[in-house]
Amino acid sequence: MEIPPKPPQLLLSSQFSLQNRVCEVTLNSAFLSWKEVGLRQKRTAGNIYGPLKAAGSHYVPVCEIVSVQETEEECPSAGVGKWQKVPQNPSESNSHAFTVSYVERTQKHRWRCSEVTFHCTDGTLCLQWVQAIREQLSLLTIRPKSLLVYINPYGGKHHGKRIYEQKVAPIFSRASIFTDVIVTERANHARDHLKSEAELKKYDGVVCVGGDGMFSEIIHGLISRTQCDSGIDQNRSDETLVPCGLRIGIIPAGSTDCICYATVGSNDPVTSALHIVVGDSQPMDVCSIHHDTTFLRYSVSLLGYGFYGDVLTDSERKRWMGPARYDISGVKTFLSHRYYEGTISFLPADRNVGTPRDKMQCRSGFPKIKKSSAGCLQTDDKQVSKDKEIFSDTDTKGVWQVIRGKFLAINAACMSCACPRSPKGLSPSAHLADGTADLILVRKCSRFDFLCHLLRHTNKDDQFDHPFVEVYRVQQFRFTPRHEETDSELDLREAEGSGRKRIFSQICKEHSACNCGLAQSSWNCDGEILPYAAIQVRVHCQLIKLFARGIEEQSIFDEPSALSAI
Ligand SMILES: Nc1ncnc2c1ncn2[C@@H]1O[C@H](COP(=O)(O)OP(=O)(O)OP(=O)(O)O)[C@@H](O)[C@H]1O
Repeated sequence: MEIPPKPPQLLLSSQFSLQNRVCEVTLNSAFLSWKEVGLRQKRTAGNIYGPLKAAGSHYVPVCEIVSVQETEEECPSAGVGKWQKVPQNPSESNSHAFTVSYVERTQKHRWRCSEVTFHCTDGTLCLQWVQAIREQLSLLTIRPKSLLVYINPYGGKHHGKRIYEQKVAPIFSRASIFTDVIVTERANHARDHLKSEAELKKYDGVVCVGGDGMFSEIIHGLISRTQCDSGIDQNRSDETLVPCGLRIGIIPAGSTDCICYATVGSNDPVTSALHIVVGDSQPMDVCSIHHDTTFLRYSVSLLGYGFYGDVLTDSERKRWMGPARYDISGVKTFLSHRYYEGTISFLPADRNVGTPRDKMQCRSGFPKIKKSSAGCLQTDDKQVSKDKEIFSDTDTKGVWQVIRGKFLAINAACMSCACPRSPKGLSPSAHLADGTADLILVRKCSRFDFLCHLLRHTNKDDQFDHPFVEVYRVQQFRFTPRHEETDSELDLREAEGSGRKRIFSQICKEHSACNCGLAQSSWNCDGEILPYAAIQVRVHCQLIKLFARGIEEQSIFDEPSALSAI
């Protein structure tokens, strides 16, 4: 039998004045709440504040209080050169007050830092409240106290420094968070500093002010440092990597801020700063990419060969055009309609983690999957037997599958890859932290069909519902472009086809102009080009953690009554 949770313990309850109205303010271990009880002007004998009124109630979870401080009240007679009405009785002046800063939800998953100031005539009572709230906040040990901040001053529209100073630093300071700030001086400055110099023990987290490229630098620095400190060789693709201890916060200040959008639900610096302050924690999977025994890169969002690789390669040549280059390169690549031959082999994920087409979107706290100390995944979902092992990071017992063919695009999405342009993303049901990636294979098809598929990234239709698109949820995969296939692979392939094809492919090894299996694309790895086409990819479950909570269900903040009911 389940024991019902204990009701939160009532800590304080007093009446204060709020904007000239009287409020009953209550603090328990879960909520600070206030409710208007009457108007000061309607005071009647025997009942200080007159008849009670059921007015709007406000509930702020204690874990969403940013700070509390005593507020200096201006002396009413301190105005210069103006007549001031001096109160007859000094106790009437409500000269004591304290202000609570807290998280308020606005539209589109945005948070803002709101304030409420409670006034009263009793200084000791105010102090008692301030101390009681501070005491509750001090119990929230998940909140960071000390952060290492890296700012890319050249990300996006070059506003990173200003965004941090004007919007973020004041919130950190209000929450009494200590910060060391480094404004980067070159590309890879943050990565190299994290890898070797940074005194990580001093901090509770790392903050990245920039775009996805800057975030990639930060994770490369932090993951490499963690593996190095643990004696793990990153060049070995079969190593089980050690999860990073420090959480990472993203303050969006780039031209592409997809990771922030997919983990917080908006690209708003204040929202991100507040998620850091309240100490949110969102685990995230990371893919390691190797070419034979050489480690290449880590990826957290999109790995794309073919279409997305070609768009990036072309857009890099057009950097001078600014963000418009992505559209121009996109159209150019679409019109060129190149396809690539190769072999994909993959280790499918366990069926318990769902499928790419199950329409189970990754939302805050869902799926409730956690990593056990043994390194395997567990779920809290009652539909799956308790503590049932889903699969382990090191599990390679599954059966590898092999697919050969001609592809316009091969994409692997470690998360939905939702962004403002594609609100549902490349793989709308991909999860942030389930130890899998969605492998999407777009086979050679007509331009029109491919256009239909691409357009579905921007609307609500199922982009996988085409005969030329296949999608698999995988733990690992390998890709070998046609021309790099070993003799045994070629023999296998040609055993399936005609002998004539083999001769043809040998001739074409020297023939770069035709598109007969030799054309080679590049992998776009979170916006960076990989130097090899033949790669092995492995998903490392929950290797990093962000100061985020995933995208909240809209209803949480659309219906304040839901909160009041708690
Ligand atoms: N001080 C610096 N000078 C030049 N480049 C830097 C500096 N600091 C970081 N970088 C590099 O700038 C690149 C882009 O940064 P960021 O992701 O913040 O902005 P962005 O505008 O979103 O980038 P992108 O052009 O990739 O869309 C990163 O790959 C990072 O390595």
